[in-house]
Amino acid sequence: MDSSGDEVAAGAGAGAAGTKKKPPVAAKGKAAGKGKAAGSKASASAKESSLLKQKSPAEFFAENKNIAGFDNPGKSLYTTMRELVENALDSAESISELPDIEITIEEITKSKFNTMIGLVDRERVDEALYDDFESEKAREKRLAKEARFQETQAKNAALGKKVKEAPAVRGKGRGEAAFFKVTCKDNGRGMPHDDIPNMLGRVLSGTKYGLRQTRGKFGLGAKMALIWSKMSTGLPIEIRSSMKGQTYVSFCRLDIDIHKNVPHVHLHEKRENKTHWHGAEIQVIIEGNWTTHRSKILHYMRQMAVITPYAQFLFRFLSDAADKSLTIKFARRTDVMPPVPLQTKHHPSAVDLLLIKRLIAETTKQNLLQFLQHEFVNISKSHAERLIGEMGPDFSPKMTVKSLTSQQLVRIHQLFRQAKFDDPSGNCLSPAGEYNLRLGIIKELHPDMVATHASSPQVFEGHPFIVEAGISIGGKDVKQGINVFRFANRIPLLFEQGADVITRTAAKRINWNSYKINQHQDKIGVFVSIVSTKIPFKGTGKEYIGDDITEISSAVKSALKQCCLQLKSKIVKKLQARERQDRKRNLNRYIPDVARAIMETLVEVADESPPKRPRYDKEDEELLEKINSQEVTEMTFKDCLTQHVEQVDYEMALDYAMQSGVSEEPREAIYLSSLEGSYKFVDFQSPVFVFRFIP
Ligand SMILES: Nc1ncnc2c1ncn2[C@@H]1O[C@H](COP(=O)(O)OP(=O)(O)OP(=O)(O)O)[C@@H](O)[C@H]1O
Repeated sequence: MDSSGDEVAAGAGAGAAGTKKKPPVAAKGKAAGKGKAAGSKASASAKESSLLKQKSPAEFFAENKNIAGFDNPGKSLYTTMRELVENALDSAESISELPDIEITIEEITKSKFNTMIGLVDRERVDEALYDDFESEKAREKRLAKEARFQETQAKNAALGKKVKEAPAVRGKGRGEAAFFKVTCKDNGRGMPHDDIPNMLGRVLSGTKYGLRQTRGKFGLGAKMALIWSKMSTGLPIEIRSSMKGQTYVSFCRLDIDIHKNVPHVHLHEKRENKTHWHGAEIQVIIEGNWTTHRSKILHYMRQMAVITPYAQFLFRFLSDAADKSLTIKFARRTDVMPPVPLQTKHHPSAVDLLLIKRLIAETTKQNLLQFLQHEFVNISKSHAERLIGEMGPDFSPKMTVKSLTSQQLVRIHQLFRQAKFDDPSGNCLSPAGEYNLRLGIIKELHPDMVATHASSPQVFEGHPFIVEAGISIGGKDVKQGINVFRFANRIPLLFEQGADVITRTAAKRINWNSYKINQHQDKIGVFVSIVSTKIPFKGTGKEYIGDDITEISSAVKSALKQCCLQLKSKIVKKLQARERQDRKRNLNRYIPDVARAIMETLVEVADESPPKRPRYDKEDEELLEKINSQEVTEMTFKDCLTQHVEQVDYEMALDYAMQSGVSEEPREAIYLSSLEGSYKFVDFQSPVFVFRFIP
């Protein structure tokens, strides 16, 4: 394509020069020759820039891999791992199997990698050719600098001053590439033998395009891992897969023809399935950077375990350097999975003209009435009849839906936009559940207090969504201030935190002070999980949800406020209890001094003979006698005062309980969630706990 482009451009350039006026003879020569060459170059480049070219989706994403989360080798390692894990979870959940997932990242040294691709290692011959080459002069300069640094450090040490750490010697150059074999094995649905090449070797192909809550959506993730492997190592991807009850395991080794966006299959065969295994195992060898993205990868795994406590993960990092290797098992903490999300239909308010045309082309329904009634949610038969009546005399319930003209489609579309429809119910969604969220928060942060809240289903652009939130206070390893944990369709989101609707809402739209929470000093954990048939991610990398959808931001705010309200009443009670304790402690502290002072005064009065003042009454007389006879001592006063402080504390506590309403404290509202649907458990919910009863 490029060479033919050049030819066209060159021809056109020559032609253009030919039409120009001849330059004067004197001006002929070098300058004229140069001008002519520059002119034809400019014209060739103008022609080339207006040349029509096409790109395949695979080429587009290869050139713009950052929009899919493949910004650099480290991030690509992270994204590859997460795309495979999310596919594995989607797959196991789709057949209601408790997910059991093994992820292995194996570091491959350069020489191992070279052996793998049959490339013989070669020593450097011409050192100066390399980017990290250091000339003799530069080396001397560096060594002198290092010596000076050490001298200063020695002096500082002798003077007892703080000794700085030696600055890391950063080699010049881009450094060696590091390679990793990433393998993810699951116990999910597996893939049909014949579909494997297209599922994993054709960009924008997948089984998750429908209206259903899934982690995957774009039909891109696994293919991006393959494109990155093709770009960085040139190695193909390997897939093993078997579906339930299948007697064989499909094995497929393939790469992708980037220009045509088609799979290029190296080997595709059926192998024996001795263990009756079902699931998929995908292996890809890519360039990566473990050092820079280790903590993000481990964070991701930890948070995935939090939001998916019914899954078991075995994560392994293998390296030739034994101290770098690690194995972490995230054990399953509950056997109860949220219900499988259901496929739903489009909401009439959320369809565009193109979609209406597509639905008509795909529908099996014959007439307009059936089409409206069956291809959309929230249109009953009578509602459909009323809508058809409203469309005008050109429309009738019995008219063949496939015969609708373009104008008639526009009419339907206009009516859909203006008419009132009930909101979608959200029954098709599968939120993590307050129980799971609470379990996760407690496991992750070990907080002093926690509150959770689940919103009722809400809607944006015709898509139902549910927000679940949890706020914790205190805990170990939690830093002061707001610590945000974000989840969308049960995927942890770790990048682009600042622009995300959850972070922004927590930081800017909650008046923490009014709930007795100190935004800067308290250790606050903010957990928000959003599920929907469509998560409006910014970018195909699924890294954050923008702050521009009012319905979502106000639902997040309201869920967080509900949690704050629960926490406030707990915090107030805690503060009052602490105040009471402080008061009691203070009073008790003065008891010895007060007892001594009373005793001394009374001893003095008792010693007086004859008394200066007449004694008040018999009681006083008796007391003084008891003082004299040591029947009443300093100890007696101490005991009496201590008893009194106890009594007052008890009465005040009772008083407080009466004032704040006894009903508020020990009684908490508990209610049962609906028994409808396929739930195999019952959640008892209260503002302070969720108790799951599994019959
Ligand atoms: N582990 C797996 N088990 C079963 N099927 C899988 C597995 N991994 C991928 N697939 C199939 O391959 C398809 C393509 O996967 P890919 O990761 O490219 O896209 P996706 O998951 O559909 O969407 P997204 O790009 O948003 O992640 C999936 O839709 C699924 O049908």
